[in-house]
Amino acid sequence: MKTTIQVSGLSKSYGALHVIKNLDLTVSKGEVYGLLGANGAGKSTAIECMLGTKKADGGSISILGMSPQKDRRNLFQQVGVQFQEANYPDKIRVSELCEETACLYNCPADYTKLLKQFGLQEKEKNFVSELSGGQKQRLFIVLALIPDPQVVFLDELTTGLDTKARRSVWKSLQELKDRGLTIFLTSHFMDEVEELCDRIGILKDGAFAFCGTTAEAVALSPGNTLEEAYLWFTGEEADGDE
Ligand SMILES: Nc1ncnc2c1ncn2[C@@H]1O[C@H](COP(=O)(O)OP(=O)(O)OP(=O)(O)O)[C@@H](O)[C@H]1O
Repeated sequence: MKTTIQVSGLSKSYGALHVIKNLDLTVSKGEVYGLLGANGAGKSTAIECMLGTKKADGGSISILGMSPQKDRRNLFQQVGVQFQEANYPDKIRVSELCEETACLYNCPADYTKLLKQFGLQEKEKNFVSELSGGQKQRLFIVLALIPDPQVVFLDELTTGLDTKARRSVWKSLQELKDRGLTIFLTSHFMDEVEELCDRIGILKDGAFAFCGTTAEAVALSPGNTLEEAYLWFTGEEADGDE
C-alpha cells in the first residue's frame, strides 16, 4: 500500500526534557492512525515536528513523498491541519474565516458543504467569538478540510464535543476515509479510537510502548477493553487519584 507519512528516528527535546526519542512510524494512504499517550506524552510535539512547525532535533519526515521543511508550499496545498488551540481573530465571521482559508489553496473544497456536514450552516454569519466551544472545535475541523486535503492532522479531534456531535464527526471522517483521505489523529477517548483508527501508537516516555491495531493492543494486554490495554501500556492503571 502507498505510504503517505514516513517518520524515521524523530527526536525532540525542550532543554533537558527529552520528549520524543527516536520515533519511527509509517501511515499508508487511506489509513486512520491514532497517536495516543497521557497528557504531556509528546503527541502535539510529534505532530508539530512532523508538520515542520517545530524544529526536530533529529530524524527524517516525509509526507506524500515531500519534506515538510523543503517542500512546504507544495505539500501544504494537500495537507489539512486542526490544532488543539487555534488562534483566529474573534471579530471575524465564520464565513469570512472559511473564505480567507479557502483563498490559500488552489482547489479548495466547498466550505458551505463542509459547514453543513459539521452542523454549522446556521452559524455562517456569526462571529467566531459567538460560537460555543464545541461549535468552534467543529469549525476547526472544517478549516482543516477546506484544502480538500489528501492527508489531515487532527489534534484532539472531538474534545469538547457532545455525544451526538462526536458521532456525527466520526461518520463524516469515515466517509472521507472511504474516499481515500489519510487521517492522523490524537485522542484521549478510547471509544473514538476504537471506532476510527486502523492502527495506533501509544507513546510513553518519548517512545512507543505499543504499535499495532486496537485489537492487538487488547490481545497483548491483561485487560479486556482498549481503555484497560491503554492504561496498562502507559503504566497508568495503578493511579487511582485522577
Ligand atoms: N515550548 C515548550 N517548551 C518547553 N516544554 C514544552 C514546550 N512544549 C511542550 N513542552 C513540554 O513537552 C511535553 C510534551 O508536551 P505535548 O504538548 O507535546 O504533550 P501532549 O501529549 O500533546 O499532551 P496533551 O495530551 O496534554 O495535549 C510536556 O511536558 C510539555 O510541558
